Amino acid sequence: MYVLEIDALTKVYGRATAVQAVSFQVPAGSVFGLLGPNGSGKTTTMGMALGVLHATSGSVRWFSEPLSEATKRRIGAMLEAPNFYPYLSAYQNLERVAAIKRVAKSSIASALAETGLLARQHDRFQTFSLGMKQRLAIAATLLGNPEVLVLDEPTNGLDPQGIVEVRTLILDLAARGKTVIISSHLLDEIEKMCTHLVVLNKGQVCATGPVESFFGTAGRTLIRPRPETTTQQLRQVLGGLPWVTDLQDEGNGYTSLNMTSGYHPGDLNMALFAQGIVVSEITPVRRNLETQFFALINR
Ligand SMILES: Nc1ncnc2c1ncn2[C@@H]1O[C@H](COP(=O)(O)OP(=O)(O)OP(=O)(O)O)[C@@H](O)[C@H]1O
Repeated sequence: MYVLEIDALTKVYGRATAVQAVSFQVPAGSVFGLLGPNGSGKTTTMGMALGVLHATSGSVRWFSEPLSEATKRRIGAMLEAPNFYPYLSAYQNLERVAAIKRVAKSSIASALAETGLLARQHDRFQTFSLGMKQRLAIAATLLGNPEVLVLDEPTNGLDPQGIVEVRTLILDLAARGKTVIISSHLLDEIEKMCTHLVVLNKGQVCATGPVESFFGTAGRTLIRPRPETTTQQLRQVLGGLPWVTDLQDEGNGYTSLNMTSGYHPGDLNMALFAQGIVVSEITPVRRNLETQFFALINR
């Protein structure tokens, strides 16, 4: 099931096309990342998805329906840092947000609990660390208990400690069943948090899918047979598999190789077993997302 389906979404500003025929789907329960360099169209895409920006063309469906007041209540969004009052407490600030969003005050306590701020709820906002301030911003999106959170650059501008706090919080929220959609130009953050992603560049989709699909067969695979098989025997069998290329002896009984797209470690295991070779280790060597990202956007 998809919580969000974006189809051929386009935004034209005068002569400039900010977003061009962007399509992707966000699976329910995923932590979905919109990844792209500055100006690639992440904020514009999110704005159109949330109905705060008018799309030039294309369609947006939330929970298999067009965006409506009813679907909006199921989404909590933070497109820019909220303006909290420094002299008011966390609780008082959320009271104001709850009034604007017209949600019951009763959801404030759970939003504070979910973001780990209950113990500090009566302290002034100005006494909070950067990470706590951002957690309060996320608490504001949780008011009304939405199923989906949309967070634009949630770790931007935070110190390392704040980044860890926010990342942990997002993973916690996902573990508790929320679908979280985040945008970021920080590859490392996307890699650490997301289960799925779309890579945008110059307003267009470069690639989309589960995070593993960005590494999977794109990286090399490391293989070590049981000691009774010699490296030579292994190479001979692997050499006969047309979808295995670029064999390299890595020493200590390890051989590395590439597999043609569509093949997985399980295929390798079966093919070797069929030839009487038992493998004690097959490890996909994940290509770092950064390498993959630059390969994609430079393509
Ligand atoms: N109101 C506007 N008028 C004209 N051009 C715009 C407007 N808003 C955005 N753009 C252009 O659209 C493109 C996409 O911008 P957008 O803010 O969506 O990118 P982004 O990926 O979110 O970048 P950032 O990480 O810097 O926020 C950019 O080239 C930007 O200059």
